[in-house]
Amino acid sequence: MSATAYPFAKGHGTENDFVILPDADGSTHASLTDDRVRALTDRRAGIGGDGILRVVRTDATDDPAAVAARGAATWFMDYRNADGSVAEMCGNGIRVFARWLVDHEGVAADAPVPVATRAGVLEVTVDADGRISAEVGAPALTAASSVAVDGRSWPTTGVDMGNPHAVAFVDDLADAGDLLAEPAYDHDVYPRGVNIEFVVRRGERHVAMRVHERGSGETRSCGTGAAAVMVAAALADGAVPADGSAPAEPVVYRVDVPGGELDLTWTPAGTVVLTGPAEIVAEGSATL
Ligand SMILES: N[C@@H](CCC[C@H](N)C(=O)O)C(=O)O
Repeated sequence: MSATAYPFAKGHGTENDFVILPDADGSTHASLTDDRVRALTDRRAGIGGDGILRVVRTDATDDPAAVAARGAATWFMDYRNADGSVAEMCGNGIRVFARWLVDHEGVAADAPVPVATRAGVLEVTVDADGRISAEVGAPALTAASSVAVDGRSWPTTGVDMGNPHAVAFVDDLADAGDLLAEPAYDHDVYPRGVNIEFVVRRGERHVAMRVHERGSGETRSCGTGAAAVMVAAALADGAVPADGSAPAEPVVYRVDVPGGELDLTWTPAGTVVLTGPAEIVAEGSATL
């Protein structure tokens, strides 16, 4: 562990919370070990968070996703789950990341901000009402499967949003139990692990969900998870083409999460846009 102090911030989007590590020139966290990620995200001995957002310029890291994005994006979101694992994308994280860029890195808020991620370059926009909208990419339907909790199982819709999701419709969100343990899933279908969403209907184009995130456990919100849920619900409702291709007109759903509410729009361009609040709540220095 390092004894040299380095800056950090804390932020969240609908209570999906992150430790932000500013590292513009890539010199402070060039080797961000799993141990340091776990120490920083620890809710008792550390700062606490569902994940880490390392803020680094694309020309200051040799991560292949950042290298590929040079020329298209200045900033790379180096995302880590709380257990230290690397994830392709984080929908709430990229919105908090953009909040940080606009508030602290001099990035203009009057135009979409391209952000490099391991799922490609995605645009983030600060809306007039202060919420932040992020492209979370085009969904890809994956194999149908099932998940189980405490001996009960449910069929799942597989949706890849850059990262893998399995969406289960349940009668009651309490059916998922305490979600302290990872639900059982088919490891042959999801060899890289999977984020698992449990969904109930609340009204027309309105659903509510809980999520067990790969690498973080149950969280209060998951932006890519909300997108996957919206895709599964829109397909089940016949609101979009059955093959999962883009709708002719924008299709909008509200997705309630334990930490708030998110709006999801599946656009005719094929991408899903995630809209909600994103805040920076603390800044300081750490030695973890
Ligand atoms: N909370 C995030 C997703 C973070 C990554 C996920 N746990 C994974 O491993 O794929 C979101 O808001 O999308």
